Amino acid sequence: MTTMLQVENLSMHFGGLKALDDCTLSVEKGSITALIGPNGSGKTTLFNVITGFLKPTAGKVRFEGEEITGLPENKIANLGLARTFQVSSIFPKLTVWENMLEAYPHQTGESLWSIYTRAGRIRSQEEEQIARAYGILERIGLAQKLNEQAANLGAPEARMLEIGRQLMFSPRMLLMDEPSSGVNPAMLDRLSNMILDLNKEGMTFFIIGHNLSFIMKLSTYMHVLQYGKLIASGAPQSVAHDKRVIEAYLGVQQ
Ligand SMILES: Nc1ncnc2c1ncn2[C@@H]1O[C@H](COP(=O)(O)OP(=O)(O)OP(=O)(O)O)[C@@H](O)[C@H]1O
Repeated sequence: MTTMLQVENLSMHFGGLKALDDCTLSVEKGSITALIGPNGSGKTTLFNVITGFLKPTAGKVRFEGEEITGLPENKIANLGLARTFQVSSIFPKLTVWENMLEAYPHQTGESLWSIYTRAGRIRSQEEEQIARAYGILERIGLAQKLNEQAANLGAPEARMLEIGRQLMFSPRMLLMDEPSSGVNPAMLDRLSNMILDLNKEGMTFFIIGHNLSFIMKLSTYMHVLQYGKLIASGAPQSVAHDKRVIEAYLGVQQ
């Protein structure tokens, strides 16, 4: 197995609060790895540090062997590490189609001249993006709603659009923060199947899951946080029987 994401001795303190406390864990290439833990255990904070939304107090993050600690979010996304949010980041006033194209990973710092001289190449890139956006909309079941304003979508459709926008980056790894929240049972099946299909096509997943039955079925490996510390890692079945994990979820003091 090859390690794709490596988190080394990561700590994130907010004043006196240790939201992450010396966490070391990894995500293997080709896996669907889950991140679980009681409320406030540091899951979203870990994603925020990995994806560059927060600079850690201490520790390192490596993606495909390269250190990415503290890099800007867009640079990390362009390296192939994308992320969906617990609260959707879609633009409610834009249409479904506009939301997809808005997610196109732009190159920054280019001069007008270099854009002008590469006009042909840019046009063909745009055509590629349009084809990709349409393919993704079919996959997430929104191809019939291209012109719908995102504000009019139901919660499950908005969740799918959020995921679709991140797929525009063609990530090799996708971090999903609670993808099943607000998703009805029919959409939950569609979501699971889509994750499994994308995984078969080579995409690695790191998923925060509150819905334990959903995440137990989907994941091939799990990490468990409590009070910012990693308390267990392993196959879903062994983690489910781990005494420390059961105690953490039942709120029993160790
Ligand atoms: N920007 C911040 N400033 C101060 N405290 C924060 C900040 N972000 C998170 N925290 C605190 O850090 C701790 C971990 O929060 P985090 O959101 O990472 O947990 P979580 O496991 O994702 O929780 P949930 O399951 O409820 O989403 C919490 O006590 C939270 O209040």
